[in-house]
Amino acid sequence: MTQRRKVVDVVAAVIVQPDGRFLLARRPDGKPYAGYWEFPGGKVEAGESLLHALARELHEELGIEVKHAYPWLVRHFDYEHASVKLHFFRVVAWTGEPHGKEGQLLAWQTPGSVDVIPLLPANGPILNALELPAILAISNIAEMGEEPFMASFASALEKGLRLIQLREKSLSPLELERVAQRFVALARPYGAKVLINADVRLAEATGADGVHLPSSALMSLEARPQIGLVGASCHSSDELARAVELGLDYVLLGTVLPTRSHPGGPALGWDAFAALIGDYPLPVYALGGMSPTHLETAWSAGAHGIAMLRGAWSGRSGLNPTKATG
Ligand SMILES: Nc1nc2c([nH]c(=O)n2[C@@H]2O[C@H](COP(=O)(O)OP(=O)(O)OP(=O)(O)O)[C@@H](O)[C@H]2O)c(=O)[nH]1
Repeated sequence: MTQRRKVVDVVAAVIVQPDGRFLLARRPDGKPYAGYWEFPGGKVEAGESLLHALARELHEELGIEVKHAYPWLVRHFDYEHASVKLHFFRVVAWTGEPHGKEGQLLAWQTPGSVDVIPLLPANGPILNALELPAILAISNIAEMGEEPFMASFASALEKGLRLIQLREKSLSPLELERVAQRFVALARPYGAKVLINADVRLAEATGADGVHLPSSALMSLEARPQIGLVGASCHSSDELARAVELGLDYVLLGTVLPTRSHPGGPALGWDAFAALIGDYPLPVYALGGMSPTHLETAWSAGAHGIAMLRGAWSGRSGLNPTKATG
């Protein structure tokens, strides 16, 4: 009989600058995986809260005081020396200038172009998640009409939008292909990513960056589609678990708030949303009734960001450039 190993709780800090750069530290000599780069942090002590452990570790290791941190991803990993449960936080405000108080080297890194090696094995998916923007917009040609929509899309790209899902259920396959090509051509110069709803073949044919799976496809697929980015819509813990099994890159979870299309429909609310993703390893976008003003609340509930349909295109709210890419 195999014995279950004790799981060690660890807090890890993704200390992020407003421009998206984040801090990595090199593990000092004498520790397992010495010389590997990691997010600053360490083991939670007995009886200590996660936030307290985070503040203590960053004070001890870097000489900074945490002012504002959001809970983010939670990931289990089995090392030969320990089985760890890593609680990642995004630290967005602190006082003091981080410096290696234990002699460890530090390096500010840019999402998508990390230039230090080797990295702790558990952290690969975390670095991928950091490349995802905080805002995912969903197309709305159905209500706006193609040209007004494309004008809004162009303006949102100017303001910082970097991730969009093409989801137009009423277009014919031919129209959809033409529109998908327009999306990719418009997004490319900004380095923005285009996801195609459900249709892997269409995503490949148009050079889009990935697919977004409806929950029905999520539950019936045997394996992750072989294409860049893959995410899925989830409404329950079973669906969230399936997205992890398939090794997806992100999920949308909703409906969080009542929406215009389902005003009296069932909505999770923020507490149930936070409870569902409390121990979740993938980046989660809150969906349903979202506008940019909800970003802060979503982050506090453990989300990576928000996904918006109408909210992304209403001229008045607009997309905040600093937050859209953050
Ligand atoms: N700090 C940190 N630990 C990580 C990360 N990723 C990851 O797998 N870990 C693992 O989590 C555990 C953290 O332990 P640690 O040795 O840093 O803890 P600590 O600072 O309390 O040190 P100690 O051993 O002196 O008590 C290690 O097994 C480490 O490999 C990460 O990004 N940051």
